[in-house]
Amino acid sequence: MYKRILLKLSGEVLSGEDKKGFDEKALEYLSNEIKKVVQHGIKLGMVIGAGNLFRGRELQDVTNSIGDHIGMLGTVINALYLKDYFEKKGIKTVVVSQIVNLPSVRIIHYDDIELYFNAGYVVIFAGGTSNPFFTTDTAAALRAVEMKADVLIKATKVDGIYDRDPKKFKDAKKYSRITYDDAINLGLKIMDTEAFSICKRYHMPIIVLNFFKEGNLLEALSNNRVGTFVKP
Ligand SMILES: Nc1ncnc2c1ncn2[C@@H]1O[C@H](COP(=O)(O)OP(=O)(O)O)[C@@H](O)[C@H]1O
Ligand SMILES: O=c1ccn([C@@H]2O[C@H](COP(=O)(O)OP(=O)(O)O)[C@@H](O)[C@H]2O)c(=O)[nH]1
Repeated sequence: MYKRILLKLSGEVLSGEDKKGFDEKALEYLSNEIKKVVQHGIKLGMVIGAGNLFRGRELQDVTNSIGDHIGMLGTVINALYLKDYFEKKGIKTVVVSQIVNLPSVRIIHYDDIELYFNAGYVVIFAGGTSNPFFTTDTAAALRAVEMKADVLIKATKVDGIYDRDPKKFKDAKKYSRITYDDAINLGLKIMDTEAFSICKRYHMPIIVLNFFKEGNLLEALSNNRVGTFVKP
C-alpha cells in the first residue's frame, strides 16, 4: 500500500459535479473518503482546485493575471472551508500557503510539513503554484515532488485517462496504463502538459481515478488496479 500520497481534488468535489459553492452531502462524502485513508496511517497531502468558486479563464471581463489571482484565492477559501469541516469530523488538518498571511494559514516550510505528517495531520497545500497562468494540477505535481510522495492521485469525475474526453465522446477508450510521453504527445487533456512534464522529470507516478465512486481512493492505494496509472 502507498504510504505517502499527494491527492489533487478538483473544486467540484466540494460542490458536486457542474455546480458551484459547497454542498453538505459532497463534503460529507469527501470527509468519509479521506477518513478511510487517514485511518490507514497514510501521510496525506492535498491540493484543491477552485472550479466550484472561480476559474480564472471563466472570468471573462477580468484581466487574465487578476482572474488567476482570484482563482488562487479561491483555492485558499476551499482549503480553509475544508480544514474547518474536516476538524469537526475529527480529521486533524493544517493549511499551508505562500500567498496569504492569515492566522489560520501557515507558511510552507519543509521541516514543519514533516512534523505535521508525523503528528497525523492532513496537510492542505493552498494557493496553487502562487503564479498566474498555471493550474492546480501543476501545483499538485510540484507539491507531490516536494513532499516526496509515493504517488500523485488525481481525483476527478471520470474513471481514468481516455483516448478522448469521455464526457464528450461516448466511444472513448480508457487506458489502464500509459506513459508520460504518450499522455503528453497524444494531447490527452485530463491534466496539463506542465503537470505531466514535472512528474516525468522527477519520476512521480500518477493515478487518475473517479473520486465519486465510494471506496475507490483507498482501493487505488491498496492494489493499483483502479483508474489509469501513468508511469515512465
Ligand atoms: N483524454 C481524457 N481522458 C479523460 N478525461 C478527459 C480527457 N480529456 C479531457 N478530459 C476531461 O477532463 C476532466 C477532468 O479534469 P478536472 O481537472 O477534474 O476537471 P476540471 O478541469 O473541469 O476542474 C474530465 O471531466 C474530463 O471530461
Ligand atoms: O498555480 C495556479 C493554480 C490555479 N490558478 C488559478 O486558480 C483557478 C482554479 O484552479 P483550477 O482551475 O486548477 O481548479 P479545478 O478546475 O481543479 O477545480 C485556475 O482556473 C486559475 O485561475 C492559478 O492562477 N495558478
